Amino acid sequence: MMNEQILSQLALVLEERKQAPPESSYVAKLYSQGLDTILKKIGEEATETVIAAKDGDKEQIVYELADLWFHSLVLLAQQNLQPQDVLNELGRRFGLSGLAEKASRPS
Ligand SMILES: N=c1c2ncn([C@@H]3O[C@H](COP(=O)(O)OP(=O)(O)OP(=O)(O)O)[C@@H](O)[C@H]3O)c2ncn1[C@@H]1O[C@H](COP(=O)(O)O)[C@@H](O)[C@H]1O
Repeated sequence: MMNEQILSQLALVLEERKQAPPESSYVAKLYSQGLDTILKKIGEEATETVIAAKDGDKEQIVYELADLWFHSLVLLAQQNLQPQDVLNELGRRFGLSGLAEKASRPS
């Protein structure tokens, strides 16, 4: 799988899993368990990422961030959003100073 296509290809698989029976697939099982379970996984994977970084374990940081990104993609799909929506937002912010962007936010 080409790296630049992985988000969109994975999003297609996650969309297909909406039709799959829960016992046939990890993603289908997550959907059937619902939003709170997906959010709990995101919280767990974020915490595991923090621990890996505090431990200074680069390999583990990448592993845990992959889990975090994956479960974030499951959340996007569950909410009928696309990875492209997040990429578009990052694109919109590109080149805009974080300080200027923060100052322009509605209070
Ligand atoms: N990229 C992933 C991926 N990354 C992580 N995981 C799963 O996410 C879970 C991570 O949770 P944990 O580390 O807490 O492990 P766990 O204790 O087994 O999890 P729980 O049972 O406690 O929820 C594991 O079950 C991993 O297998 C993933 N499962 C699926 N994918 C992709 O999604 C596609 C569809 O997967 P299925 O729906 O299973 O076919 C796959 O082909 C992959 O491309």
